[in-house]
Amino acid sequence: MTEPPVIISEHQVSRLLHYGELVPRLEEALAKFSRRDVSEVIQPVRATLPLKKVNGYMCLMPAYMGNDGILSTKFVGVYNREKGSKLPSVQATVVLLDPESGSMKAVIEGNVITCMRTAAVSAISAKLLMPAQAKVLAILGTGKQAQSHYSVFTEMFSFQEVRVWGHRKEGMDRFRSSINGPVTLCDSAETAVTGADVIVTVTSSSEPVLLGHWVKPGAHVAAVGACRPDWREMDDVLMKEAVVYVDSREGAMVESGDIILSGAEVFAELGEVISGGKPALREKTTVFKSLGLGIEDAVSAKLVFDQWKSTTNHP
Ligand SMILES: NC(=O)C1=CN([C@@H]2O[C@H](COP(=O)(O)OP(=O)(O)OC[C@H]3O[C@@H](n4cnc5c(N)ncnc54)[C@H](O)[C@@H]3O)[C@@H](O)[C@H]2O)C=CC1
Ligand SMILES: O=C(O)C1=NCCCC1
Repeated sequence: MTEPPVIISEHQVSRLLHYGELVPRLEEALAKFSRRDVSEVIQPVRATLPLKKVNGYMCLMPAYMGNDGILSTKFVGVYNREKGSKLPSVQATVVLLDPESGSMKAVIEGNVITCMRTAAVSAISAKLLMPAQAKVLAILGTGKQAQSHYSVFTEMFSFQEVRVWGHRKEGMDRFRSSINGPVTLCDSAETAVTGADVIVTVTSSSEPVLLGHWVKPGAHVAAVGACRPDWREMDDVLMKEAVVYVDSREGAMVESGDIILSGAEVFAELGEVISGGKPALREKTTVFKSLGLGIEDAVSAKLVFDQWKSTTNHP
């Protein structure tokens, strides 16, 4: 008999998921994805539904990892909230299924998974592509992703300074009180990124917030926002000068305004670098354009579910 499905809350996910276990699982999954072996991973480009009446869009992100026994789908809504709204702009749920029977194993609140797996993948990109002895990290944006990126980047690396810029002062103040550690708040994006070795862009902007002529040659940019084909976070100068890495080539060609509109060439997927098929050109200016993959949610959800099973008493 199959076990009844469980519901795992945000609070439980925060308790169960740790970067130390998540990062190696994501590295493995990205490498498998880039091999395009359908006996290992099936993950189409996600379906996106415009939610015009409520000023947002909903993505459906299925993934099947046959050899790992993982079948899942994330539903994630992205909303352009009114100023002052207390609701998060990204709302996600991950459903984990039993691949054998198709029955539901768990429904997992997905906001923490989304924040942690996205930040962890950016940190993997930095591990591979940032210059040696990187000292200064700059984060553009002050929301949920800014917080998770601050956490994993300060956990995995030893930056001498972390700078943050947000387009609203309240956002910067909220950010400062939400994190556990030092930060330099900057008055402009240009001040934040000038001389920085690693730059993370995590804004909801649809126009460039990061200009190429501000970026130090050899710096690494992890670009996380602008996940629509007509949205940008970076200008053409940066996109044309940098060596561009992506999570998925197919996804990038359908969803990334920074790549589609600049005409920039994609050099490699992160998974190809992880498996050694493509080089990590650390000495060059590099951009990792992140869009988010269903496999990242799939391995995160499996990790959460396995931890939940091992820490909870079952009847
Ligand atoms: N690549 C991926 O896997 C993922 C990407 N995202 C994207 O990352 C971005 C950040 O997501 P969250 O932190 O959850 O959102 P959030 O709403 O918590 O934070 C958004 C930040 O962008 C700032 N912002 C909004 N409009 C701006 C503008 N015109 N110029 C400059 N800053 C502006 C806000 O002040 C805030 O600091 C969004 O674009 C979201 O869609 C989110 C999840 C996964
Ligand atoms: O992968 C995700 O999750 C998301 N990607 C882009 C938009 C927000 C959610």
